Parts: sequence; C-alpha cells; structure tokens
Amino acid sequence: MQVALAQLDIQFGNPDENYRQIETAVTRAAEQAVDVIVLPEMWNTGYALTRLSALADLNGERTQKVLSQLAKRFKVNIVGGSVAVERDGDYYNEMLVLNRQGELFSRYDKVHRFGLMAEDRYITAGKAKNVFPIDEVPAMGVICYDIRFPEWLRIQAAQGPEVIFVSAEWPTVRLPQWRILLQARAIENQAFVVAVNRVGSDPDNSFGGQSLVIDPLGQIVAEAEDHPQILTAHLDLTQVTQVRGEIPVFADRRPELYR
Ligand SMILES: O=C(O)CCC(=O)C(=O)O
Repeated sequence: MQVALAQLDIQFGNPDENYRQIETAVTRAAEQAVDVIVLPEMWNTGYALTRLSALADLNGERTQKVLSQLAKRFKVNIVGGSVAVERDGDYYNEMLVLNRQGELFSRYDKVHRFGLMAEDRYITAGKAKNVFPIDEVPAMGVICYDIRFPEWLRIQAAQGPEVIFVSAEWPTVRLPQWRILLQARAIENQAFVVAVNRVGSDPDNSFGGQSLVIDPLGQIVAEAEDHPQILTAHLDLTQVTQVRGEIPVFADRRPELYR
C-alpha cells in the first residue's frame, strides 16, 4: 500500500482557502500514484471553535462533495482527516473516509475531546468505532487526542486492522510525546501507523509537523519535517502478518481480566 500524508498549514477560520489547498494537495499527492491520501485534523476551519456557527460544514456536505469528486477523479482512497461539522445544532470533529469510487465509507466523530484546546466546550463527542477496509485491507482511523487512549484503539484493533490512520493538530510543544505515543500504538497493536500532523500556527498554538509512518515493530518508515509537504511511504503489509505470527499478542490477550 502506497500512502501520501498531506502535511499542511491550515488557515485559521478560512474554509474557502482551506478547501482550495486541499484540492491542490490531493492533486499533487495523486500524481505520485498512491493508494491512499491522508489529511490532517480540522482542516476546514482550524481550531476556530468560537466561530463554528458560521464556519462549520453543515452535515459535512461540502466536504463530502469535494472529497468525493477528488477520489473519483484520481481513483484514490481518501482518509479525509477531520473537519468541523454541524449536525442538528451540535458541532463535531468528524473524519470522512472515501473509496476510489468516491463513495463515503465511514464517518467518525472524535471520541475524546481535548480540554486544553477547549473542545469540551464546543464539540460534541462521538461514540462509534471507525474500522473500514481500504482496498480490502482492514484499517481504522482516529483523531489526535484519541491516541492517548490505548484502550480505545485496542478495542478496534482487535477487529483486525493492519493500518491505523491518525489525523492531528498536535502542538509543537508536545511533539516528543506524539512520537512515543504513536510508536507505542504501532507496537502494541502490531499495525502500521500513518499519522498526519499540521504545520503553522493559530492564535494559541504552533504546530511542528513531524507526520510519521511507523511499522508494526515501532520503527519509523518515513518522517516529515516542520513545513508543508506531501510525505509518501510504502507499507509492506506482509510485515503485519509476520510480526503477528511471531508474537501472537491478540491471541494471548486475557480480556476477562481487563475489567
Ligand atoms: O494530546 C495532545 O497533547 C494533543 C491533542 C490535540 O492537540 C488534539 O486532540 O487536538
């Protein structure tokens, strides 16, 4: 599986500009003949949470339309990062996943709200899992702060995902933790981790990129720098079978004790 991670500088509170840059980024990534393009978190608005009533995408319709057209045009799967969405008067931090035919495969609302960036005041938490196939490869997706909750990833990873997609706006100041958390999630779940962060800054935080692709042993396969870029990597999925075969962590679990 060939993946492209679109590490972008999201324009704070400026959806029109952000939809434009997503089109450019997906077009550039697709030129590299990849199977999946992965986008960062909250890429339509950034963390302009106090202005969501004016800025959030109503029912995710604009995002779905734009990503569906791009997926169809380039015959590529898109893990659509996340966008601020309004549904029935509530606001969600939502990931949309589309297949090569432009069909919506999965919708996921971020489950764990990050209080340090005021999500608990403005965003409604999701409660549904996000496991989906990418060209028949089992995969899953989570959003940013969710990676601090190994139990949430585990309960989904136990269904067999070989690739864990992560979309984030992870501030520079905590990037050392970003790396370790992602490596741990890869090792414990014996899966590839494909994690996209943003760059640039908003009024409260700066974001240092370091998007990462990590193999099931926790080794870094590819790593972005601190500027906008399209990072590509090849995932050799036979590694997942090999690692799970050598140390059968999932078969050795004792879930009856974990309550
Ligand atoms: O957990 C962290 O340190 C960062 C989380 C975050 O920035 C987010 O969920 O948006």
